[in-house]
Amino acid sequence: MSLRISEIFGPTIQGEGVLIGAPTVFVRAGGCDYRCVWCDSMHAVDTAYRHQWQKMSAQAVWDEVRALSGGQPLTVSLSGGNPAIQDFGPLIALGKSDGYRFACETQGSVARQWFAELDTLVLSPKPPSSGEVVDWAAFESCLTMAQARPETVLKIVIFDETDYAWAREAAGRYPDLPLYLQPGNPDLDPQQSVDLAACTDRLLWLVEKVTADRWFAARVLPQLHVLLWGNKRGV
Ligand SMILES: C[S@@+](CC[C@H](N)C(=O)[O-])C[C@H]1O[C@@H](n2cnc3c(N)ncnc32)[C@H](O)[C@@H]1O
Ligand SMILES: Nc1nc2[nH]cc(C(=O)O)c2c(=O)[nH]1
Ligand code: SF4
Ligand SMILES: [Mg+2]
Repeated sequence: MSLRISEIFGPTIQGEGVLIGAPTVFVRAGGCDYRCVWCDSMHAVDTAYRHQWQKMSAQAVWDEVRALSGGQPLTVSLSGGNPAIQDFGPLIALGKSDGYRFACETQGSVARQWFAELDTLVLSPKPPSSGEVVDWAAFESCLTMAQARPETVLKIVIFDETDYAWAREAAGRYPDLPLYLQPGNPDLDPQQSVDLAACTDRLLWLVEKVTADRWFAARVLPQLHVLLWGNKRGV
């Protein structure tokens, strides 16, 4: 069984959420069951880019991760696209036998048995601005699959007031999950440098909302990689 891989890169630092700042190697899966209008990784979603994706065996992916990390165990970040539409179980098994850890980012639309083998599961349900509608039954199946095994966290992207209200509602259903909020980035052109002042303004807007509402369960974070490298690919 081969994997559809858009890119493998690193080591870099995890730029988002619970593992922010941690050195990591990314394995970006090709293909997604969603089409979020503001997706920053369309090259791993839109089938127009499928000629850039590679069919690779789990062993071939693992060899590349090992080479990039110099054989020194770290946390591997599975992202995409939606990694949950493929079988990453064999890759995780290979990595764990070498002492590596695994985190996975997914929207929570497809549950997989291999979620239970992860160290960190980041569930990122999509707010209204994405144009997608969350299937909460599927989302709950992801939680069931993970059970108590991996550290499971919520990460919600917020673009506007409607998203914010939606996030409060959504997070309210899962009071036991650690909660990370990140402002949405509307500047997606990888050739264009990011407007750092605008990034800061969006972050400040969100911080002010959260503190004014005394929403103390939330942790508000920027996308650190966007601050450092903009929308450059492979970092
Ligand atoms: C590219 S997605 C891939 C994994 C999975 N499909 C998902 O959405 O969780 C990785 C993370 O980037 C976030 N993201 C995507 N586009 C973004 C944008 N324009 N601004 C802020 N976060 C974004 C997603 O919400 C998700 O948390
Ligand atoms: N450094 C870095 N951190 C990230 N966190 C989530 C990313 C993603 O695109 O899934 C990402 C990414 O592409 N780069
Ligand atoms: S679910 Fe994730 S990868 Fe898929 S389109 Fe949305 S943000 Fe992009
Ligand atoms: Mg990204």
